[in-house]
Amino acid sequence: MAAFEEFGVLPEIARAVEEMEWMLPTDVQSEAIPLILGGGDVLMAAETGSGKTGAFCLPILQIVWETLKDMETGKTKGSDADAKETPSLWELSKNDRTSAMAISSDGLTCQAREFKDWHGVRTSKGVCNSGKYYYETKITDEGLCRVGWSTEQASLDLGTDKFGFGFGGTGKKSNSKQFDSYGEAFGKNDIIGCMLDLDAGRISFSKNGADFGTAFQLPQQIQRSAIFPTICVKNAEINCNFGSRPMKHLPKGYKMLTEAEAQFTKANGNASVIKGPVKKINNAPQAIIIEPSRELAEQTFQQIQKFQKHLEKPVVRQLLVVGGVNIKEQMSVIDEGVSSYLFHGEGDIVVGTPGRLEDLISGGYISLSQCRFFVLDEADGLLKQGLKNFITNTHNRIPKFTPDCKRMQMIVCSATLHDFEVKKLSETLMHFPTWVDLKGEDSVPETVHHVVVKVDPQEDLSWERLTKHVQTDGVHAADGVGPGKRTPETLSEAVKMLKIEYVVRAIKKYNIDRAIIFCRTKVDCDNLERYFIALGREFRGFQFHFPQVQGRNSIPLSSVLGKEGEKTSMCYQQCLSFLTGRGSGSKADNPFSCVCLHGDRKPHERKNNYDSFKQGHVRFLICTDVAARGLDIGGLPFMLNITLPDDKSNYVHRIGRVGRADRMGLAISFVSTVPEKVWFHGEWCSSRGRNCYNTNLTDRGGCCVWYNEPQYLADIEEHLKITIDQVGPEVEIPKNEFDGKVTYGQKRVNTGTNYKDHVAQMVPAVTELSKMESMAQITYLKRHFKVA
Ligand SMILES: Nc1ncnc2c1ncn2[C@@H]1O[C@H](COP(=O)(O)OP(=O)(O)OP(=O)(O)O)[C@@H](O)[C@H]1O
Repeated sequence: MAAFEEFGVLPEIARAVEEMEWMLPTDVQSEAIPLILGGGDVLMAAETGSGKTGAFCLPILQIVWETLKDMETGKTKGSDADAKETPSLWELSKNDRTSAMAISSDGLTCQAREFKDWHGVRTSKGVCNSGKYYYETKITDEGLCRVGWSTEQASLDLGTDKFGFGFGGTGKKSNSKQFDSYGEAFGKNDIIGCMLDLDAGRISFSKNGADFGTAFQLPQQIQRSAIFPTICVKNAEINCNFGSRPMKHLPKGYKMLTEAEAQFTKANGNASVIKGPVKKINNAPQAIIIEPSRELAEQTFQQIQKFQKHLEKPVVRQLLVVGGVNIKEQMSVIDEGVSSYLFHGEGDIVVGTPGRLEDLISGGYISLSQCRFFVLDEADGLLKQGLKNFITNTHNRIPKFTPDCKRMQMIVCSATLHDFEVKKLSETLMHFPTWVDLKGEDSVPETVHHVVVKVDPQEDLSWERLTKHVQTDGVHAADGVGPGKRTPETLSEAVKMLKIEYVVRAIKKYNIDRAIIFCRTKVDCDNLERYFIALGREFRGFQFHFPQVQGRNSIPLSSVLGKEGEKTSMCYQQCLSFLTGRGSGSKADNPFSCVCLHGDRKPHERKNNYDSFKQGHVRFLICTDVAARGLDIGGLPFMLNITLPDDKSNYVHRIGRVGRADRMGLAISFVSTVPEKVWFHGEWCSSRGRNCYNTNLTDRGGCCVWYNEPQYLADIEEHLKITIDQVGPEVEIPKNEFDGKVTYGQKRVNTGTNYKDHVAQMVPAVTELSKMESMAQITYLKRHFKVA
């Protein structure tokens, strides 16, 4: 049996996983997969590269496939069909309820976790014509609630129209939106009795056995209708007893509802919306997975495709919904119900980015009526993008129970989930979620070696002698900065030049031939890309002309080649090969080959650039934080941070692009010792940075701020509760347990998720356990059977 099967994964999926050389589930997978298969809501907090994508995609694919299979064979029954099979049951209806009202499987407990709105539910049967009936409710939670009776026409916000009669926790009775004092207030642990006397046309309530007398005299017209127990709550939970358990305070002369004779009961018409087997709706996916970037959405989409390789019919259709792809094409796919057209047809599993998803949902092209998985990957990142309303609205639109009575499951994950906003969101939207939290706090994987290089333009004055350097962001264009000066603006400009010098130095020193480089802004990315292209051209013997570099227009070869002593370096050898006419500018022969990835690049360019880096055609991917989260570039050895991210959790994500799946990685951050004045285009900037030259500070109506990097570094260290190793301008990485013993980009010897290794590692412990077991048995036998 494949290791994944032991965690409940279908053999067909486990086989696909094994073919991907996943021999054992990672820790987060072994905890989360059974929980999701078991029907729970899960919050998954685990380090970067620990396999969270598989942890949610595997069980979701499995359940979706099983559900589709049941639908095909007609096994999936709607809730009314179930109710009809058990007509004797008195329970809260799973159909006649509002979206956020959750009902327990026995139909006796209801709960809604919304703070703002009331959510209600009626029973699946009611009483009519004659008799005196009673049911009890126990308030099991803090929060607001109203209990009582209503007809089928009544709003589930009990007591707000003429068909509903409620008694609320604040000690008010309500009907037709009229709230009058009645009885007394009640709350957690109180038992509220609800009496309906159809013979006298009267409703009354009791608290812990004390009868408050008539609350409502029913109008004739209501008295002739069937009347149903009805509950409505706001962030509260209530347990009901219709008579399946002994009553605590059954009043004299009243019957428990379970004793109502068949001729005086009536099925709830609202609960019979779905009859017979549940049918598949073409544009109603079973799962919605929201990703923060198009690249990550595509990656998750591709991973699910691999997992379903051996799944036979029914085909689980996936839909990738990202911006930049022609929306008309995407809509026609969803409408037509064609499979194996673009992206395998309309989706049973939809993976997408928020903007396009919202367009398709609100346009009615995607229906949420059969959705049973709502997944927020990189949830804290989504919230930081300001998507709280989109998330809450989408969640509210999904029925909390599927037509076949399965509870909608919500899964939330990230390497940095310990965030107040995430906790708040989970409390509001999730149903008793389980935390799969391996470390209890945000942390960096052991496979990531990360250091900081301090860049100090007051100590290192080499910037004054640089004749050629990277084009900087132009913030100081009017500040009169230059060699010999020590103004904050000059030092700021100096540090921007020095950082790039240090980056080139690090690349040469460690023969870095594959790295992701993070810049703070799109302008910084473009400038670095241009500089690297220039360096590459110099290697090939071209002179490159910068368009606007303060009158300087070429880069001397020596600034890239280094000194005599470095002639044996890879860069030098490669440079020679260019100069002798070999080489085409690809990764193999251009030590600075690079591509750029940021929000201003066109979707197809983003895709091509990312693919060409992933496939190893170029050495460097220069990007903004758009690529910080989730991207999985197999065996990436190095990551360079030109500037620390504004958001401290993105440090964890950026450096987490290396050291994934048990491979080692080195992350180097270049941190300025002096304040850097940088662009900061907020909502106030009409062009959001495009052709903006307003270099005033933000508090003076401009688009610049002074960036205090030492403070950002301190914040990151405090957040992670660590001190990050610091190195000097020579970028001499300290020799620690990693250095010399590992190769960045490779697995450490004798570690990793290797099944054979794992068995070998377990042998001594299992042998020891077996010995102890044998001793325990012998001791037991000796004691009880007097054996020799
Ligand atoms: N059980 C496994 N055995 C071996 N490799 C695995 C296993 N599970 C996942 N991987 C590999 O580990 C790498 C990281 O996985 P994944 O992208 O899911 O990480 P993550 O936890 O989502 O990271 P991040 O927080 O950066 O998004 C991938 O290359 C994946 O193929």
